[in-house]
Amino acid sequence: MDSITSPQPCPNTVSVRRNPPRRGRPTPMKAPIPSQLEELLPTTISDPPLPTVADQAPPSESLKVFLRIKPIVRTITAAACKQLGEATRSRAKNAWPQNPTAKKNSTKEKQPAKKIGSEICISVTDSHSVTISPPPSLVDSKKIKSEVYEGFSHVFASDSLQNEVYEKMVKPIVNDFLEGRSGMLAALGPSGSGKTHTVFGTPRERGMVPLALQHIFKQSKGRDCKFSRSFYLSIFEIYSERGKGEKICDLIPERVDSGLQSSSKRVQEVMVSNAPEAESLIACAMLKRATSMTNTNSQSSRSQCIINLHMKRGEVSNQPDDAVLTVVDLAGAEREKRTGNQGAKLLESNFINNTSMVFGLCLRALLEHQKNPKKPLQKHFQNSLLTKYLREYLEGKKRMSLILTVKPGEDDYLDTACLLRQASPYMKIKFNNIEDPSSSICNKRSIQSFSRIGQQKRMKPSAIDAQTEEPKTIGDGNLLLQEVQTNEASTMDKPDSIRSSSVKLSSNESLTRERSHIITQNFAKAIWRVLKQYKDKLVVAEREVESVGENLRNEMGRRIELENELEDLKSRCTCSKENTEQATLIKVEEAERVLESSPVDSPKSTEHVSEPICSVPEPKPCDSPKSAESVSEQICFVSEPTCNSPKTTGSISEQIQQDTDTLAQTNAAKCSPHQASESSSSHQESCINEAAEDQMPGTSVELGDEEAGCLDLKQDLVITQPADAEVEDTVDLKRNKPGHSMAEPSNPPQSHVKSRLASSFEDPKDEMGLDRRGKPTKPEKPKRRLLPASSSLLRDMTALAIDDELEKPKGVRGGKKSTVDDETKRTQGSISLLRLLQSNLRH
Ligand SMILES: Nc1ncnc2c1ncn2[C@@H]1O[C@H](COP(=O)(O)OP(=O)(O)OP(=O)(O)O)[C@@H](O)[C@H]1O
Repeated sequence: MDSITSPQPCPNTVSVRRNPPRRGRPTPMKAPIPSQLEELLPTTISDPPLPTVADQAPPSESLKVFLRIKPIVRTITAAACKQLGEATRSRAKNAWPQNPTAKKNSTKEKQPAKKIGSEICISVTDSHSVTISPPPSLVDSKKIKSEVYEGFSHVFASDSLQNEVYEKMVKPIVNDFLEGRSGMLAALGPSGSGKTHTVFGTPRERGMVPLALQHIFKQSKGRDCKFSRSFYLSIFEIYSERGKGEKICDLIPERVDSGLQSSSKRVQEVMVSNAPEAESLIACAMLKRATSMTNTNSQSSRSQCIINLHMKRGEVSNQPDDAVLTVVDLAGAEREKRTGNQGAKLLESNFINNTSMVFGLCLRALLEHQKNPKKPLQKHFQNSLLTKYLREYLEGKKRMSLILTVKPGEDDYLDTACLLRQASPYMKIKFNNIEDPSSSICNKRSIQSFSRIGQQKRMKPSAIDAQTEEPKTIGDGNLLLQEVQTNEASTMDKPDSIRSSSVKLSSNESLTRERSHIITQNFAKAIWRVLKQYKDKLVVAEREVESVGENLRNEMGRRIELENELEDLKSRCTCSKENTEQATLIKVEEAERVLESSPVDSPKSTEHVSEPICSVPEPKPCDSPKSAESVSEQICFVSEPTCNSPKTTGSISEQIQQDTDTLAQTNAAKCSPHQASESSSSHQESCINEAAEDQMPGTSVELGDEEAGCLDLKQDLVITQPADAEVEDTVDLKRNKPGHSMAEPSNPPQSHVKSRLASSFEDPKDEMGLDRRGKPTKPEKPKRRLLPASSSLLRDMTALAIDDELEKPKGVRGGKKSTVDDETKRTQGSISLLRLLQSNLRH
């Protein structure tokens, strides 16, 4: 036994300490001893021995990690057989509960016979540390060095017994459980390393569960009925059939007495009252557990087995209730090369390895989160059904202990080293938020309810399928499992509102949610106010746009009206111009015809009736014949034919008519009819010439001839008989007598008038820049416009100077003798009229 339990370290290896040993703080200075006590005490007080690393107990609030080394099977010699005897044979696989199939394979376990010493890869340094040494082959090839792992709660050597393990590892957990604190023990390790052996043991070497049951019922036996407690046992496994999802299987036989089980639960939770009864149930459950033979283990577990012992206290008791002791026997990690699994077994191996990996990831995430609280806790527990079930433990909210089982063989170096590297950091995990036993129930409920949300959202379909495929009852002892299954069912059956209403959040969570809700509400209100302000501004802007549009429409209407007025004015101007020109031409022609037809010596030819139409300066009342003459010579210019006033023009024309008649009678008495006729003709010519010169475009010029009766009284231009016949006029008139021998035509005044009119009146073609043939002509100088009567009078008044010059003696005017033509020009109507005016002024 000694040679087995204390293997010699491998030679030629270098030890590397991964976890340096914890040293106790130096003892502070000794306090002075009172003088009275010095006599009682020895003079020299030796310092208390420093606690060794082995004696140092790890912090109670840290995760307890134990290490157990499986005894190695060595060559059994005859001497050894004697020493080992029955004890060696009792370490066969599945010693407890006895598995008939294991007996067949037990002989195989004893067959390997190898050397001891060089084939051992792990050695116990002390009760809290071990040293692993690689095999020589790996040292030579990969230069791997020995490693020391420290800090274990306890290291159980290969010769350790089950009772020893229980006392140091499980008993503290059981004591806490009996005090109402839940706890868990999980066994980790490679396949065939002794997990199942440690947890369940054999009839001879009872494992942790039988020992715990024995301890629990022993403690509860002597209690008063007032403080009586009841225990409920449940066993189930999580497995994967051919790697297709995870399933939960209740391992409690269905034939159990119904009086002891809760029929309402899917996973049976059987009440147990004593240890043998509980052990019997466990033995039956182990027979039901999925196992298989591999190259590493004749009866390898293919599932994760969970055993729950739920303690319920009596109603009378005020002690905390509902503590749960959980023991987990994980399926061991496997290497394909070593197990030789293929097909369905290989798929099972993958599931097992995956679960072990997730379990380790959860613990590593918890450690990292505790090292750096700012780093959020990774939720690896969602990746497997086992970790979901053990979530509270994996998040550090409940106490748990780990038992690592390793094989010391040389061939197991890789598995052992891998496990130690992976699990040694777990020792640093702290349980900071352990719930108080008195409040364990409400906290557990709230946590379970809170975890329900994440489980509902993140539950794998495979897990849900597993539950639906295998409906089983869950006992009160399997609260977490019950939550998982009920949540899956509620996810499928209940709507979200019902599910959410059933969730009870913890106080912190509810406060956080309430705060976020208030913030969101205030933010929504602020956005609503901003949108409302924008809406008001939009309404105002729309109103402004409407008013501007209305103003624009009004302006457009006014513009259209103004354009219409402008077009009307243009059309009027054009029509009046054309009409005036046409009327002028017609009346000129008529005047010519009158001149041609009327006798020259007609005494009435001198009687010209003028009827100013508009803007006619009022003639002064004539008291004398001379004044009447001056009036009779007035020339009326009409600038705007449209401004006719019949009444005014009528009265004025009548007055002028009277004056003209009077003047004609006077002239008739003075002059002969012939002279008068000539004078009239010449005066007509002069007037026409004058009018033609002063005519404005669009003004009409008409000749008045009362005797002819063809002249309109309402004419624009009135030519009257000059009151005084001058000598020059007479001469001119004599020249124009019919039948008078002259070079000019017999009726020069007419032709002259005609020519002058033709030249003075604008031809429409000329206006358009065309000649009579329709060809474009050269631009001519603008015509003189016909000025109004006032303007003509002023001009005449200014012409008085000319008359003065005319009155001057001929010699004074430069000695030039004017020709007959010049005299004819000077005898134009304007000159004679001005002379009359001048004479009137002199009088
Ligand atoms: N400490 C021990 N003393 C004597 N025998 C042991 C010890 N540990 C394990 N064994 C024996 O080793 C064999 C394998 O052990 P066990 O089945 O417990 O390994 P395991 O880790 O559960 O493997 P798996 O994960 O494949 O189920 C068993 O026959 C068992 O009796």
